[in-house]
Amino acid sequence: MPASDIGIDLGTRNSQVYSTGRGLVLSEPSVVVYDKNTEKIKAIGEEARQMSGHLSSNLEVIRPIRQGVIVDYTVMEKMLKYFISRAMGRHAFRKPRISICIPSGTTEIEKKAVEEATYQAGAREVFLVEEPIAAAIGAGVDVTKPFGNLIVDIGGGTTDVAVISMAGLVVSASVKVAGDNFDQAIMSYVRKNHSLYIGEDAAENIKIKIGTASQEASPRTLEVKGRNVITGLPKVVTLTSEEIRIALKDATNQIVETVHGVLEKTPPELAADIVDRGIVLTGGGAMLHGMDTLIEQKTGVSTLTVQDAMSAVVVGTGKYAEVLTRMEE
Ligand SMILES: Nc1ncnc2c1ncn2[C@@H]1O[C@H](COP(=O)(O)OP(=O)(O)OP(=O)(O)O)[C@@H](O)[C@H]1O
Repeated sequence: MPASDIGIDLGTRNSQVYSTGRGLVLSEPSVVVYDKNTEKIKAIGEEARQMSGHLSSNLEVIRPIRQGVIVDYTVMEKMLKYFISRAMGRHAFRKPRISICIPSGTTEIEKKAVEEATYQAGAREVFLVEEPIAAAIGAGVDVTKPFGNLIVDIGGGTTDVAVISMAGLVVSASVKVAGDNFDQAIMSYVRKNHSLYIGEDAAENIKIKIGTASQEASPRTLEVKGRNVITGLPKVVTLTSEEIRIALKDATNQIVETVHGVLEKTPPELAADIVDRGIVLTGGGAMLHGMDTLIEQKTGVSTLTVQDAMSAVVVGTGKYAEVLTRMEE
């Protein structure tokens, strides 16, 4: 029985594991709870997220990846090994080939270390995959062909924009603006304009329910509860999707400018392919309503957010080894 290939997406917000034999086998927050007294990790992933709201003083919440950069390598390594062992489980008849999609800001030394940790966790072969290539494969693009494809992956902490042809990056750029910045922008907008203090979860909820990047014909509304910044008392306000569009404007414009910058540097033959094939959006942040419309309006190139945008990177990472083998044949 052939071993399945395993793909891992180590994300700022979420980490996911995909097996070519079994599909998406793990999707958990990239969070760890650390016990300062015993100097040991207490919980990882979903269990850690659930604990994080109610911790005693000896426990600390660690997010080892921030804005696409590994900030705590030791904890990241433990989290990675835990996710791999969970994903392989009892099904590990034969050591798998493991592909890992690493954050865009990873240094060469960190790449080597991630590779080493993956071998230690039981991989037969390890491939490090660049995020836009994984996103393109996951979006169903045949990256092995000599055509230009423009991929915009909007995650939690970073947006990666790249023109891909023959499984390589031709032009690329990364900006530290993505889904989590949208939440921050909403928090500061409601504080400034409604004197309302809300938490990150509430901001994310507003973004998902009525957030938009482009103007809507009939704006939606949402009642939001929080604390009055001035009096400290509970307060309720009704927000409109148009307000949220304005709140997100700086962040969404930075993403559009990054796409513009990449298009400007794209060789003309590949630019012509992109006009024909359109721009492809992936990543959880790309699920913001109207993001594809905004990019389409500002670039003049048809743009589409793929279905299952949030799992495109991990699915593409899982299929990477097979695509590479096919290319080499
Ligand atoms: N329906 C939705 N509408 C808007 N945003 C959403 C929606 N669902 C999830 N998101 C956002 O997607 C982001 C997480 O996306 P994703 O899991 O792709 O990021 P990540 O891989 O952890 O991050 P990165 O690629 O930056 O390392 C979060 O900011 C989350 O709020």
